Amino acid sequence: MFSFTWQDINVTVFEKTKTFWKTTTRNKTILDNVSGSSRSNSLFAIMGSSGSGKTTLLRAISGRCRQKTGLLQVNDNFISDDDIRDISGYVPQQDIFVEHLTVLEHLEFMAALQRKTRSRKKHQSIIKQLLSELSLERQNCTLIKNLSGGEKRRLSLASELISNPFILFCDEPTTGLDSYNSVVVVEKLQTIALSGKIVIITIHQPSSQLFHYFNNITLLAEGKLVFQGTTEEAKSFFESMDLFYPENYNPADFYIRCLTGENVQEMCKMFIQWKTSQSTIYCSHCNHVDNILLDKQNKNNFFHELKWLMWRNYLSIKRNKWAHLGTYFVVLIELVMVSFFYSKISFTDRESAQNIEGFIAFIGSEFTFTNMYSVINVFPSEVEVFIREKTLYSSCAYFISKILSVIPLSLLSTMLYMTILFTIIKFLNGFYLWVQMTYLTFLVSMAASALGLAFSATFSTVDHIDLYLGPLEFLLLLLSGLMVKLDVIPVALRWLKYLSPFYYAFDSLSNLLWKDVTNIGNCAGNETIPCYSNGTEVLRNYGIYKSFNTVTYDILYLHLLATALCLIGFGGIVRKKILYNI
Ligand SMILES: Nc1ncnc2c1ncn2[C@@H]1O[C@H](COP(=O)(O)OP(=O)(O)OP(=O)(O)O)[C@@H](O)[C@H]1O
Repeated sequence: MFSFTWQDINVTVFEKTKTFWKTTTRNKTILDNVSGSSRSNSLFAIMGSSGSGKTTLLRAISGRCRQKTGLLQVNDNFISDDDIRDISGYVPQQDIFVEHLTVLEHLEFMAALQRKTRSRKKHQSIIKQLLSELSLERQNCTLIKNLSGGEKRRLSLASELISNPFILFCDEPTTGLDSYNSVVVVEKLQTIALSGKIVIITIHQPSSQLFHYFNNITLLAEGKLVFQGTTEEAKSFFESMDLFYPENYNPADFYIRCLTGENVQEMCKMFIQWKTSQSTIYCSHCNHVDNILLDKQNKNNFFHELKWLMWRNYLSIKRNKWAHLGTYFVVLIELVMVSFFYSKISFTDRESAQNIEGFIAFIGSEFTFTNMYSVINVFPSEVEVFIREKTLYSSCAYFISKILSVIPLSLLSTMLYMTILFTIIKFLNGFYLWVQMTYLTFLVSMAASALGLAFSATFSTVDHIDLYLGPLEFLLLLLSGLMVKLDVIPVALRWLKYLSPFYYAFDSLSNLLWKDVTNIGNCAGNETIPCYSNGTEVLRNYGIYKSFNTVTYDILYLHLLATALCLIGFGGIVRKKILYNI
């Protein structure tokens, strides 16, 4: 036996009203001194009309509401929000999943990160039992995106039950379910409660049939506590105010109807008087409680989390492959077509110098744009899942899993693109040059991906990312040395080029291709074409000749740039976690 008590829970939010010239802030009280308690083996329902504060109370007492004040207690011990999160499960009102997984895969992922045991066999037997108890066996191989609303609801419940928590909080577990499935779910919740747990749910308007499953109810109106006690006590409390529900009437409907109107304040006062006259309710210490030790959920190690997150990313990419490969495929076709324009160019032809620079500019910008834009939706598309699962794995494991998922596709596509270019274009030949160019363009791709990921992790929507990334990418392109010679930029701003993946692409590829060209051919003849006798002169003309170590420095700076951008992205993820620590 154990008890869970919440005392004087207040939730106040600041609401901002913005006019053109003024921002006014006002406090809005959502919960006003709500207290209550529950004991193991009980199914506890928080009821009230829409907007009465049920979800807010559930989030506050489950340690998921930053704005909460008040105390939480398990048995005689006060506990923090972190502690209550560690010993409980929370099923939110919305069903949030990575939708490209099957039911079984999703539950395997949850079991791997929530169960103490690492035995896959044990996980499978727990999953099998849960699927059968929640009537989901036939859907075990169905993709989550294809499940019905009710099936998703039951899957949300199964996801939390896997960890076998001491206390289970469920926000509107029967929403979207038909009457049969509502009974299935509530019966399951009752069974869990009777196995020595506390189950606390919010429910809007339970049918009479469901109402009789609840041992304890809390009635809220306008954020205030109007009643807490057993269903029999509720009847006697309302009757003490001459409020009798008609025969064959749903008690829940009756109570909620009574809670609307001006009589809420009055009822709250009546409840305080009534509860002092009752000795058996509203007391967490009246009956004996075992001094049990509530084990906290297992904290996984980083590599275990990373492995499972990578597994899920892999499945998600595999199932959604055309959306992921689409951009790369379009670029592939484009590269094949464009390569033919450059196929006849050679280093020994002075007319080709400009064309070769044009080719380098094309490659540099194509690789940068493709990789930058292919990742911008990575975090916005999953932000809700990340927030929902924020206690399941660390932000670091999550962020690194996303970076590692980008690398193989980026590397493979770079190798493929380079092979195509080397096959079609005459001036590109030799395996060593292929390796060098592949490595450089891969590094440029990774720096561009890191820039995309930094934006993706910092902003919440793709619209916001487009709004800020668009102007920045033009600035970075301007600093590449392609559009304007970098020596004409004010000295104080020249360092900005080191932030541009375009600059590294142009600088390193130009240096790589031209540095060993010693003889471009004879200058006699056409006077309109600039005369270069060797590669160094070409590089000088473009203002990018520095030394023979240029490529090595570019490689070093590209690593630093990619690392710095990843750190910014990681900061964005941590900020989201703090911001949504609700
Ligand atoms: N962050 C917030 N800022 C302003 N008002 C808020 C905020 N969060 C909740 N509210 C308000 O607090 C009240 C209670 O919200 P809550 O979601 O707890 O209601 P509820 O009883 O669960 O409603 P429902 O049954 O419709 O889900 C609502 O009026 C809601 O608009």
